[in-house]
Amino acid sequence: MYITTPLLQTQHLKSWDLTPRQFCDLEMLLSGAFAPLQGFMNAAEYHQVRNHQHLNSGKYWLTPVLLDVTPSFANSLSIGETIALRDAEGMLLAVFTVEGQFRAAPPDSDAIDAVCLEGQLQGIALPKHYHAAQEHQTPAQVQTYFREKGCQNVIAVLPQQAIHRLQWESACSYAQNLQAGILVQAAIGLAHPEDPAHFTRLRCYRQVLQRCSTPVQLNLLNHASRGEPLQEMLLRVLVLHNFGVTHLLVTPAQADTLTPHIATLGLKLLIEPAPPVEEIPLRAYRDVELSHHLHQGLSVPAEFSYPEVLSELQRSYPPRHRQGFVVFFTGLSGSGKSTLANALLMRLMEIGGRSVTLLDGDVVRKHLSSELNFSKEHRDINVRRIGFVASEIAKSGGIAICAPIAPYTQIRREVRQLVSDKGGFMEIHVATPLSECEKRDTKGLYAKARAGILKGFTGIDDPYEIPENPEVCLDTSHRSPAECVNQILQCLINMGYLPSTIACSA
Ligand SMILES: Nc1ncnc2c1ncn2[C@@H]1O[C@H](COP(=O)(O)OS(=O)(=O)O)[C@@H](OP(=O)(O)O)[C@H]1O
Ligand SMILES: Nc1ncnc2c1ncn2[C@@H]1O[C@H](COP(=O)(O)OP(=O)(O)O)[C@@H](O)[C@H]1O
Repeated sequence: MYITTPLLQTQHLKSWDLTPRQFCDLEMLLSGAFAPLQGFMNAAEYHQVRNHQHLNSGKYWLTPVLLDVTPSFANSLSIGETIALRDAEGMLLAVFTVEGQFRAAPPDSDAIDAVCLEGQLQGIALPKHYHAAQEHQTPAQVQTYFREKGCQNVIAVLPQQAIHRLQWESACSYAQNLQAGILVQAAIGLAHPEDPAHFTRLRCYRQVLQRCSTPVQLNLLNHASRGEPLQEMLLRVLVLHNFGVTHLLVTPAQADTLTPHIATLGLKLLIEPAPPVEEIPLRAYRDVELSHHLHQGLSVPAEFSYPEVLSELQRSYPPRHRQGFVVFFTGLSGSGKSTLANALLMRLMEIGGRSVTLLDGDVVRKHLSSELNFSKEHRDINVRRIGFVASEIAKSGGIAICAPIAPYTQIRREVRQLVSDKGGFMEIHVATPLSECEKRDTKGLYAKARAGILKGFTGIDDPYEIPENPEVCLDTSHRSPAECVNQILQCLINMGYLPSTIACSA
């Protein structure tokens, strides 16, 4: 399926930048993982699969594999034209000669009649893997490995999260009885390249694999999961077959769902023993939840997982008082944001242990956002930038204190969402009334706004939308800054972001 078209000859071709799903599918097609499929489905194959669950060749198949494109790109093409298929960085991976177009429903899209291309696919290069390249083996490489090790059978283990001890021990014992090797295959297709959980899981798998004396391979599959769980599982089984797998280790519940289909799939099921009753709730935990369970000092039965796996989880998901977080002040000009942010900065520096960065509204406007004005559009850009920088700080385990006016709910919500994926988030509404802010008028701006010299001033002739659910709400009119900061510190302790041992009195 590969050709060696010199790059020069492809430079004049129109390019289609593959979507994340298509990027994964292309690797699955080119590597042989989706055999007998050799290219994206044409209309006839698509309808066969949709209506009769098999390919034109008669092979059982459930899931559409489509090259859907935008209508404008489709309109620009003519029959017989060759296009370049590229990854997100513009790397040429394949060329595709268009033979027709049809309407279909791609698996991960809302579109029910997207324009799809049919034609001939010719691979040029497999996608580059910047990490663990040796574990992205093709089906042929995996088959060769087990053949050379003299394995008559290959048992597949498909881990979702950390591999449980019971699961692994039953895989090893089945392997001994069947003279089998073990293939641990993890689908990582759409995992974000910076997803730390992905790397944690890999370290856990590698730890577990070392405990086995039978030939064993860890294989990272660039597969984009799709469809409902049964359909996805059946697709994974078809793929495993292409990797030379003869048996699949499943839970009793998975066995119940797969058994009616197994005759068509060509694999035998091996059933894990049911876990002891006390482990059932733990099994439902994702790694991060299990880790929090450990950090709270709750017991995990020794049978549940290996000590090195548990300590890896604890290391990767530190307790909250060692995670990064963002304190996001919002409020009118003169409400007290800068005063409180600076006082909090000092207290957190005093406590120590994490780096602390202050992103004050005025200061950010001098540096990061110097070209922006105070229109809604520019205020949103400004706050979004602050949120982005803060989220990066939290991701690296630091503390970011932000103190912009941030008058709009939608953008504050966006920042909360962005940060929450990476660390803690605390919104503080400095709810000092406008009358008090105006009385303070530390910079003389309210006077200018009232006099009409300064236009679009927040609270005077520009809106401030009251925060919906801030973690803390402070009216600074009748309280000292120290009192306010103590309340914030106490809230951080309650949320677990600071150890309860720190003193909260000024
Ligand atoms: N039109 C208008 N409206 C509000 N504020 C104004 C305006 N023009 C200048 N300033 C000064 O800019 C500071 C607010 O900047 P921010 O970056 O925090 O505002 S925003 O979040 O982008 O809305 C704000 O500082 P703080 O008083 O610290 O809030 C003001 O000093
Ligand atoms: N409890 C309090 N918290 C914060 N500021 C207070 C408090 N009580 C009085 N102030 C005064 O209010 C003013 C707030 O100004 P500032 O912190 O620059 O507000 P902002 O950053 O919201 O514009 C300062 O002069 C500060 O001394």
